[in-house]
Amino acid sequence: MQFVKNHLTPTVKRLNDDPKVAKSPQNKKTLTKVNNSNKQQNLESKFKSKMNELYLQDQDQLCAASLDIVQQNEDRKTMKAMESMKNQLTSYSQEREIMLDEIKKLKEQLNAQPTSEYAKKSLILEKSIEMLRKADLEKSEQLQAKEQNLQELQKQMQAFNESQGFINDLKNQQIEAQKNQAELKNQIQDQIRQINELQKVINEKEYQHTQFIQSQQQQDFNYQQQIQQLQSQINELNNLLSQKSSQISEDFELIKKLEYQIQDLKGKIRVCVRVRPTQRDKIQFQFPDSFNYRKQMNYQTQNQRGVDGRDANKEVQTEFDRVFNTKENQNDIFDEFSPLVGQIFDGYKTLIFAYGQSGSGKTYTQYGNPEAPGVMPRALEYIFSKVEAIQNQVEIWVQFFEIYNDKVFDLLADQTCENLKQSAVERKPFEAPSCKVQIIGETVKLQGLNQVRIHNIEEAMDLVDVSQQRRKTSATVLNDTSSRSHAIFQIHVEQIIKGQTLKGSLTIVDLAGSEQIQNANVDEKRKEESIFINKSLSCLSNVFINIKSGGHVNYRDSTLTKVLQEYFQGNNKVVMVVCLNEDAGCYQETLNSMNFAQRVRGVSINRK
Ligand SMILES: Nc1ncnc2c1ncn2[C@@H]1O[C@H](COP(=O)(O)OP(=O)(O)OP(=O)(O)O)[C@@H](O)[C@H]1O
Repeated sequence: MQFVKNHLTPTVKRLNDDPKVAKSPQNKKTLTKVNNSNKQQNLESKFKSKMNELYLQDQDQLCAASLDIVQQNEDRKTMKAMESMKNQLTSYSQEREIMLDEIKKLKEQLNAQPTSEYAKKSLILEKSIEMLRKADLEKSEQLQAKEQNLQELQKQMQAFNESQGFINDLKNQQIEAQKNQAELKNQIQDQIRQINELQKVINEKEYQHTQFIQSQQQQDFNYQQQIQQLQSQINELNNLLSQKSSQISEDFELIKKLEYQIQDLKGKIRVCVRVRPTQRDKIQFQFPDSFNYRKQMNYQTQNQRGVDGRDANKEVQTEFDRVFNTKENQNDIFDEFSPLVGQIFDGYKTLIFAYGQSGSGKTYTQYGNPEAPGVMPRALEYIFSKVEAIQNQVEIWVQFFEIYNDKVFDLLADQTCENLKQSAVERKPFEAPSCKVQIIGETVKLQGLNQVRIHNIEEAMDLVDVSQQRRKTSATVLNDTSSRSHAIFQIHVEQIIKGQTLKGSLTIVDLAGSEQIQNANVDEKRKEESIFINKSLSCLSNVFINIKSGGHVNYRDSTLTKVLQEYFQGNNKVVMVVCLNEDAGCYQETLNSMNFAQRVRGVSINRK
């Protein structure tokens, strides 16, 4: 452009300024050419200035647009800037096209007037145009480059927009997180408030607890003082108690001595009578309420001969060691005998017989039933209560056997305390094995007789069941009714005292029925049974009578007296309970029993 300016401008100026040149035809032609040349120069300068203007505008606007894009980062504005730039470029190209056309026309005009100078100038002009074109090409390349930059910028804008979306998401998340944080803050504040309230409650409780502990400590202190006072009182009482207990043990010893004296005074052989009640016609027994209360029993003979064979319808007075009337129960019976049971712990032996006709209450008295337990279960209970109370090592053993036709049969054969319960439910007939009676010097031994150790009252009661059951089942094997045999239950108490064994025992005998067999038609078996029963009961009464009278006592004539002889010796005690039936139908047998009772007691009957 500068080149065009430098070469064209002086020529045109010179031609216009010279008036001579302008007036001649040659000159006119020349002047026309000069005017054309000036026009061309004007156009060129116009073109040049326009190009510069556009170029500068273009540069400034591009920069401004870029800055605007970079600074504002707003898509819309960028797009607008780009739009206007494009528009400008388009208009610039259009203008350029127009200018090129004009230049082309000028060139054609110039070519139509060939002069050497003009040709030269035209050549120069062409070169200028060529340069212009080159510049134009460069310009368009620059524009292309800028366009590429612009596209690059657009891409960046797009990326930026995308990242803006991501940032917006992040911002939303941040807002959400801020919300959550605010909620959390609220929750935490709530919790802190609750914790504060709780802390208040805890403080209150702690205060109460402290108060409570203080009051407790005060109470404890008071209690301690009371305890100390009580302790000293207890000590005093203990001293008093030990004094009293030594006094009591002395008293106890005294009582025991007196008890023994009473028992001795009652006699080592006692005969008691028990009358069982009946709902039918009764023998008129009277039990006088007198000095001899519980010892006397009177009755009226009933148009029959009295027991001494004298007049009938007389009032007969009898006296025994104890009379149990029809109203006295099982408890009254055991109360009478319990001191004798207690003596077995001092090494004594006690023997309690029940004598009487069949149905007079022998078994009821000795064994009883679950509702009204008799002497045997009560004695076991009593013995075990004593075992618990004493410190000594104690063993309790039991034996149970029957004497039938003078032979001994073991009712506890094969029995142990372990199989007691099972035996109690057995219902099959039990065949008791016989045992041989062996006499070595003064001692009598029953060979093979089993002895069962029992440890507590439960086992003792199981044993009562077994013995009752076995006696019943055995009766069906040995004899028709149990009253045909003597049933003997023995309880042995063995104590270890200071290394010494102290043995005591209680024997409970349910004798065979004492009734006489009147009927001559009874079978041989019954007759034989009767002979053995009569013989053994007669031997027993002789033993009683001879002991009372101080005569010679023969135990060897019957197995019954043989096996029980040790009970009649020394300080041992023997009790005969004669059971009577007040039923008028049993009158004769009752008289016979009373006769037996009187004989063994050694007191004659008084008659009025
Ligand atoms: N004192 C009494 N009070 C109430 N009932 C009694 C009394 N004595 C006996 N009995 C009842 O009389 C019935 C016969 O008694 P028990 O079996 O004891 O007679 P027993 O003399 O043993 O006869 P047996 O010699 O035939 O065995 C039984 O039902 C028993 O319950």
